[in-house]
Amino acid sequence: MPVEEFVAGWISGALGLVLGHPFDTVKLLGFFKGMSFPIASIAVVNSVLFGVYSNTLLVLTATSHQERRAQPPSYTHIFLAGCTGGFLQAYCLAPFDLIKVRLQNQTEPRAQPGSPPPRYQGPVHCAASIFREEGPRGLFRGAWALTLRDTPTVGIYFITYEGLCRQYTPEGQNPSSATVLVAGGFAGIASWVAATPLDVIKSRMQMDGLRRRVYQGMLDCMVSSVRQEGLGVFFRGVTINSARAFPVNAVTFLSYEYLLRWWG
Ligand SMILES: C[N+](C)(C)CCCC[C@H](N)C(=O)O
Repeated sequence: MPVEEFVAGWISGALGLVLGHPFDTVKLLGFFKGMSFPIASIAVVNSVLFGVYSNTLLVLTATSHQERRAQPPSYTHIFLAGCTGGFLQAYCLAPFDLIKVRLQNQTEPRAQPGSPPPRYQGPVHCAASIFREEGPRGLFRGAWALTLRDTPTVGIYFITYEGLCRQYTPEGQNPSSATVLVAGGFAGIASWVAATPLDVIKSRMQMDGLRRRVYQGMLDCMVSSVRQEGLGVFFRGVTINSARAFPVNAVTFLSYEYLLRWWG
């Protein structure tokens, strides 16, 4: 199984994330909180995303990454490979994402001397506390919503990226860096716009269970959110998600493409 894609996904995900982190935290108030943990986790997750995508395409079309410029895969294959990558990455992402959401929502001002310590003191402590208080399955709270969010939207991600690259690249050539940046940026926006409704639900499910359980499940969470806040609730954070998605995914795709070209 070709592994370059996993390694390139690893590095490019980490680079993209550095750019996106401030945006990611703005929506949850608490700039630059906990940067090292997301870097480590996104590297793993992005490596699964790109590695599984590329290897699924290899299975479906019998072409390697290098051969795909000359023999471009069909959009159906791209979509299916993207969905497969999205499904598996969501599973790896679930516990990391849960910890990120819990830590970012911990917005109490810095502890004064003598005041009780924050509930979660850091990512490892947070993971251990969830494990203790909510059981091992607690670490996967919200995982279904996350999987539903990512399976189709990663398909959209790769379709948008490939479609835009093909549009602006003469046949058989590699896309230019400008094309890769723009196509990557718009791929990020398109997939995040589509992902936002389930992103809202996913985050609510992840925060649920912290104190008293509010929702019976994903559907209940959707219905009561819409009842209380109207349909607009599904677009909470869509602007900040898109503003973050452009630079993050422009850099992710640029570094991914260049690492693979550089390795031959
Ligand atoms: C599918 N969805 C849009 C949720 C994410 C696509 C992954 C892209 C990148 N890791 C990022 O964080 O933007």
